[in-house]
Amino acid sequence: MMGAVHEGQVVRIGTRGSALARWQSEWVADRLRAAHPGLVVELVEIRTRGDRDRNSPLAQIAGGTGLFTKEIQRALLERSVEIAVHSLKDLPTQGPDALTLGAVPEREAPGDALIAPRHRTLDALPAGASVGTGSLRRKAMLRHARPDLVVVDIRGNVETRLARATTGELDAVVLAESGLHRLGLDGHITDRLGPPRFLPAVGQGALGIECRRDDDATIALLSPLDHPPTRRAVLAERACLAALEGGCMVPLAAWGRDLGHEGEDEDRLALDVSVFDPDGRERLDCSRTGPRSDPSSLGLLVAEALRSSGADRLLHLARQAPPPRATDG
Ligand SMILES: NCc1[nH]cc(CCC(=O)O)c1CC(=O)O
Repeated sequence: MMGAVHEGQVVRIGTRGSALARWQSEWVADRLRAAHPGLVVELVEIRTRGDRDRNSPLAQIAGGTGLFTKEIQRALLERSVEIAVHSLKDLPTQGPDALTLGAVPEREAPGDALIAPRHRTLDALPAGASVGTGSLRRKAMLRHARPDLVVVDIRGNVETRLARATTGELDAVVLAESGLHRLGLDGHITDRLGPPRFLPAVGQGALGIECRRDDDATIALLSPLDHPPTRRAVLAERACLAALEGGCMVPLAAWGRDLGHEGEDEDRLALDVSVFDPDGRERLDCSRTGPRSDPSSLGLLVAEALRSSGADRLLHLARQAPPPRATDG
């Protein structure tokens, strides 16, 4: 039973100020209003260190992970907002105990997109072509597929990174398809680097909506926004990442999906994970399925299998490599 909302009841969403973050928070606000007529949903903008410091390498500020999420989590804990909307990809696997994922809405296109105005596809890029990305995973993946390309480190919000390709300054950039889609910029996409050939980042394409664990009223408000097949898939991905002590600093790619939801196998969940060395010379892959009732165990199973085939060594190399630059939504 859903708790009744009284007319004029207010709930506040803490959001970052980037166009993507605001779009995502507005989307959640609209869904909440639709699910609960009479509910007043307010957006509260919060500036994070990732927004303020646009030039330092990611690892040098805020200890790396959680750059874009910590201050919004603090606002939740301080009770200045009730809800935080994150790109799940940016949300560290280890968070404050007092917070919980109140809802994981249905995921959109999980993959990466290539924007290459002149050459169009990855395969058509000539040797020596410049491709911009700020992510270790994308860099390793590109190097692995095309060692003859020049990968250029870029950062900034989606619009800034997109411009590096549309102005012709770089031959191409790689961005998340979901972020481009949300901003109405998917017309720039010239090639899709999605599964099964290329795996996304853990949680890519999904939102993670946080609230306080003891806030039963907000948990009840969020429950209609939850999409259990997406939640199961991303929980498996995140369990694997956590078990490999990953964070956003390592070249790890994952793709979880609920096979029942895709009409294949009633009660199974599938998880594919790849780990690269920072230069993309080596790559380890693992694919397993498990019961949909236990996403975490599937994540752990895949992590253990990767460990026994040498993932630790690759991840160790990545941690010693020069830090990537933060890229934000
Ligand atoms: N770290 C930046 C970030 N965080 C989430 C998205 C895209 C949206 C998503 O993954 O759901 C992006 C931009 C990008 O990677 O191109």
